[in-house]
Amino acid sequence: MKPFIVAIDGPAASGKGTLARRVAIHYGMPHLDTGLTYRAVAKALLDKGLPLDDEPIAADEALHLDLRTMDKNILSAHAIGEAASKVAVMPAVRRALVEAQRNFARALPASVLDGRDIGTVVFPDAQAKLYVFASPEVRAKRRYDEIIGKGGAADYAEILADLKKRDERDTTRTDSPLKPANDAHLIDTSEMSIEAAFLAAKKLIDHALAQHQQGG
Ligand SMILES: Nc1ncnc2c1ncn2[C@@H]1O[C@H](COP(=O)(O)OP(=O)(O)OP(=O)(O)O)[C@@H](O)[C@H]1O
Ligand SMILES: Nc1ccn([C@@H]2O[C@H](COP(=O)(O)O)[C@@H](O)[C@H]2O)c(=O)n1
Repeated sequence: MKPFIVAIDGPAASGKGTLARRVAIHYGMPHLDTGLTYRAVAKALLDKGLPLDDEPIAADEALHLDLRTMDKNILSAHAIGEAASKVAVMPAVRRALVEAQRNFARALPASVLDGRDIGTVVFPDAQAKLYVFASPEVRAKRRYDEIIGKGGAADYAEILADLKKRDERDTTRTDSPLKPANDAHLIDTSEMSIEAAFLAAKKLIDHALAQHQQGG
């Protein structure tokens, strides 16, 4: 039987990672946060003092990435997210990381992947596709609260400006721009609790799983 894939895409701080983790726990499916793969490549380049825009050098890092070594706590730094979106515009980097992401999911009966291009490029035939979004202001406030909640320092206006810049880079790049797949279910979380977003996703995934189990 083909692997069952839940593809969750959306812009930065829309809540897709939170939703993906909740879905993964509920269904007992392994989860891959594909943003971490781009972040890991960016961090490796930064650590080595290498440029972020040299495609062969960045692709070499991507080809040697071991998904098991990615540490979310280290990679979640704001500056690494910015660097990741620069690295993510290069097709050779994307090719290497998409291959690693596909290998992760193909080795499993079912999994949840979240990112920017899962439903459009990585698994265009995923059985359940969700596109999670919220207004930039809501997303910036959530990120601000998250940083403050962890005891860090944050500037709301700066976060909002960076988020808009990242949206622009992610939606306008030539290779695999961020956009909902034509057959994705849209979930606007601007005024939705985490639990309500999960319940909306669960309804869609339950339906897709039932069809999958009937061989459809
Ligand atoms: N529906 C929601 N209502 C309120 N807060 C939410 C909701 N969903 C997520 N959050 C909070 O918003 C913040 C951003 O969520 P999350 O990290 O899941 O976003 P993301 O889309 O995965 O971001 P990134 O692309 O940067 O990894 C987190 O602090 C999370 O707890
Ligand atoms: N499938 C993906 C996932 C991520 N990116 C790029 O990485 C940046 C960081 O992602 P986060 O989800 O961890 O915030 C993001 O801004 C994208 O540029 C991607 O291209 N494709």
